[in-house]
Amino acid sequence: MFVDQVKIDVKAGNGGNGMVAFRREKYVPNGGPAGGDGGHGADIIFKVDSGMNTLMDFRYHRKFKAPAGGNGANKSMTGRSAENLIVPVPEGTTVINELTGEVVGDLTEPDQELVVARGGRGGRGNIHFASAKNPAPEIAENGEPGEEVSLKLELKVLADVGLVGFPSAGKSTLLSVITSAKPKIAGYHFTTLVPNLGMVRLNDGRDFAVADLPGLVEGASEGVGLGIQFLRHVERTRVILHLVDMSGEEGRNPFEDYLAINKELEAYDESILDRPQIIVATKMDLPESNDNLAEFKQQIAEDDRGKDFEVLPISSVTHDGLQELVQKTADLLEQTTIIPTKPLEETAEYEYHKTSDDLNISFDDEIDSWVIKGAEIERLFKMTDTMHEQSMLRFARQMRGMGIDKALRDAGAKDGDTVTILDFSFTYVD
Ligand SMILES: Nc1nc2c(ncn2[C@@H]2O[C@H](COP(=O)(O)OP(=O)(O)OP(=O)(O)O)[C@@H](O)[C@H]2O)c(=O)[nH]1
Ligand SMILES: [Mg+2]
Repeated sequence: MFVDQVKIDVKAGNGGNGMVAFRREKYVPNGGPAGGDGGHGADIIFKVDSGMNTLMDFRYHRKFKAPAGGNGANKSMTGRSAENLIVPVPEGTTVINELTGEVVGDLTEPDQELVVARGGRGGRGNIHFASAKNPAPEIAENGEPGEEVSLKLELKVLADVGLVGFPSAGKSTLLSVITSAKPKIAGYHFTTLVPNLGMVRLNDGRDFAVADLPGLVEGASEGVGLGIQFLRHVERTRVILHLVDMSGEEGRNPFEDYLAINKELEAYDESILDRPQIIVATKMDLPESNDNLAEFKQQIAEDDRGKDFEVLPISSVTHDGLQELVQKTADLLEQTTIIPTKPLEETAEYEYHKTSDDLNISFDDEIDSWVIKGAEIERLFKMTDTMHEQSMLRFARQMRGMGIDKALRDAGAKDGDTVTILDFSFTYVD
């Protein structure tokens, strides 16, 4: 389960100011007070929109400001009340006050509404301040300011489609060109350390959520490389896009890569290979790719499982084949009813080491979803040649950033202990 999370600021509309005015009537030298009240400032209201599946839209729009009420006018006219600002959110959104951590509300029903910031009351005009002593008051109230609050929105998202493949096969690049996600992309292995999520929207209105997963290597199902915790995400996706680099760079052989990855998926859970899979032949813009693809297609035609899978060539650079890929993926999703039924509990293993100074970065205490079972089990991140030290270091940092270290310390983990962490979920924090 991914927790899509975003922080936003909302500011409801200020109330309009009350007016100081007096009646001006013919032949009446000093009329009584006639300043009207200010109008009500707009509320900010979240409303469930069943067409939304993620909080992606909020990544590009983080500040919401509602209009102020109109000021009061003369002739006792009340200012116009501002129209409330309705902000659509996906079903299942939890709204949390960023400052206090208090849950403001859960939006779980279609069309459900939640006022997240109240507009200010309009100020009273001078007609309200007239008294026997002061029949012509020169005072009026200003409108109340609208509520202003920082909110954290959280949404649990299941990915429909998982991108799997060898490191550097082009998974993150593909995600970046078919969705608005901006994952890190680089020419070294294990660039992606935790899954990235993106939404694909088709012109025909269909959409699906794609998880870009860290690269898999031989032994992944036993914890090599970034370990098996990411395979758990594959387990929950309905369709697998298996990316195979056709460029032959670094002396790689596409068919061998393909077999190695499937072997890991199978070793992890046999039933995963029964799941619909599209083989995505990547980097078709590179010179050797065409020849390699021809050979790959011959090899796969003779492979027991592979022969049933479609091979779609793409280039994320020229965008060739992308349209067809997303269409076919959406079609396949429509035909696929498998809903992964593994228990929700996830586990991950993490070898605890006392934080060395050079890696000591601040802990993110906000994340409290780690449950420590206790020190047990053998070691977990086996280093491989493909995972160079820098990647390991970055991964360690990332884990720290998630607050695991602190949680482990609090649970009494000792240097060198390996622990199992339950309730493993990825939280996106900007
Ligand atoms: N020429 C070409 N290069 C590509 C294409 N797609 C990806 N690349 C390059 O391949 C390298 C690896 O791309 P990524 O998208 O980071 O690969 P990844 O599969 O996410 O890798 P990991 O996160 O390490 O598992 C980068 O240098 C990309 O620019 C493509 O279609 N054509
Ligand atoms: Mg990547």
